[in-house]
Amino acid sequence: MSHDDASQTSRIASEWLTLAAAASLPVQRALDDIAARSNELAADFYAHMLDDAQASQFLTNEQVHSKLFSALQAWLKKVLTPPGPGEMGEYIGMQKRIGDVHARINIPINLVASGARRLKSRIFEMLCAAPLDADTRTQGIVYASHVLDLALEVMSASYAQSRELSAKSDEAYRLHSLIHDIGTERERQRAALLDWENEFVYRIATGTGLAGIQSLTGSEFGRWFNHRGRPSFGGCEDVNTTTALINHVDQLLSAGGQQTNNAYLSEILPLVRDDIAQIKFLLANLFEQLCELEAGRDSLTQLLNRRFVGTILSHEVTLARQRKNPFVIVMMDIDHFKSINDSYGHGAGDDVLRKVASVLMESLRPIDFIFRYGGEEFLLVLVETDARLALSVIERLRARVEQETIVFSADKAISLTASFGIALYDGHPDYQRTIDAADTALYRAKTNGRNRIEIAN
Ligand SMILES: Nc1nc2c(ncn2[C@@H]2O[C@H](COP(=O)(O)OP(=O)(O)OP(=O)(O)O)[C@@H](O)[C@H]2O)c(=O)[nH]1
Repeated sequence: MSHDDASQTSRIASEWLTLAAAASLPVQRALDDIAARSNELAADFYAHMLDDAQASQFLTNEQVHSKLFSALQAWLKKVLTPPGPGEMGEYIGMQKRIGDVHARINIPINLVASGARRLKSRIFEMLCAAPLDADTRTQGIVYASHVLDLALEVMSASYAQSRELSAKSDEAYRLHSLIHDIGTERERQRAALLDWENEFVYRIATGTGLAGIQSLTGSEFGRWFNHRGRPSFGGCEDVNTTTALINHVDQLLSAGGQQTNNAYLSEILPLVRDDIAQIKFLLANLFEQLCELEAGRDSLTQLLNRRFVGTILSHEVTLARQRKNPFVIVMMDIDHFKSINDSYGHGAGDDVLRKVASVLMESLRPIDFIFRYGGEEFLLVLVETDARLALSVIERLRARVEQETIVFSADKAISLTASFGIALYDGHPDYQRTIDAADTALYRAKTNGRNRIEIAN
């Protein structure tokens, strides 16, 4: 969490607690009565949102209805009940999680605001109709209005953050093609930066001075960095620092541009060299990250990188919902992998991972997706596949892994098994639910003895 996020969260938490502390007993009772009618509020919310063509796309699914209906009631109960000081973390956490879910399912933020407005106006009506004195009613309305706004503020911040992250990932996926050959480009830019540095040092060493020297921004490297590097590397911290360092070098140069004064030049020489050394270091990091992104592949196994799970699954969810084509998520984990590392060394462990990756690539269809999800964990997306087909494909895969023996030398061979959890996409727009279901099934496969497949309920 960034410093800004943390301070925003603590501001909201303290506002919320101040409101809660000021809520009198009669106000709390009035809010309890409303919370007890959360069922009615949720029903009204649905009726209202289903009337909206844009909103109804997100709500018509049966899964959404049954899950969201109860989740909405639980949420209303929570926000209408004033929190105690120790509960604020849980209150805020709930709003953040909801914001993340909204981001994953790509629900437009205006729909969330519209739903909240509807809930608010129904709560106000209920409070107006309740047998309350004027003061309690007013305070109740003020309390409900403020807490709903606070909850929405936390949700929106999380939403924006999650959307920004996934947009960056999508963008990186698209833009890494801007640099066609990462290895060659890395060498070329390293050399261009070095050329500029050599020219700078040469001028100082020979007493030529800096008049007429190309600024670092205007140099071959600087121009490449601005036009190609920045969009390809994405808007990360390392890019901002590199930009600041380039500007700093140019400021030092322009201050001393006309000087042949040795004292000034020898003063800036170590500063510029220091900046350039930092730029080289950052550039190496940025290229390293780009290499990992290359074709979105994990460098050890050449499987898809985990960071693109969201990009791919959002797309598959849309396809599955449009065409009513199911897909299946499988979580696979190599059994007792730690003992392979411990007994034969990390290098042998890496060989096993590469072997398993090639078995996966041979066993699944080219349209399926295979991600390296964790150290020895893989996430498979079997597209246009129902539970029955998935079970037979994965049973074949399980048997194939079991037959694999990895021979290192005459007296060193490893036999392998893996465990699997299968979950059929259930139509809910949040793909994370299906990943979690497959993960739970995998956990069951592990506790039930390993080298087996479990299907999510
Ligand atoms: N060689 C190698 N090992 C890795 C890599 N990534 C993670 N690991 C190791 O994988 C091991 C995973 O161990 P555990 O999570 O205990 O799982 P396990 O031994 O497979 O046991 P179960 O999953 O319960 O059957 C850890 O020791 C990690 O250090 C990698 O890239 N290469």
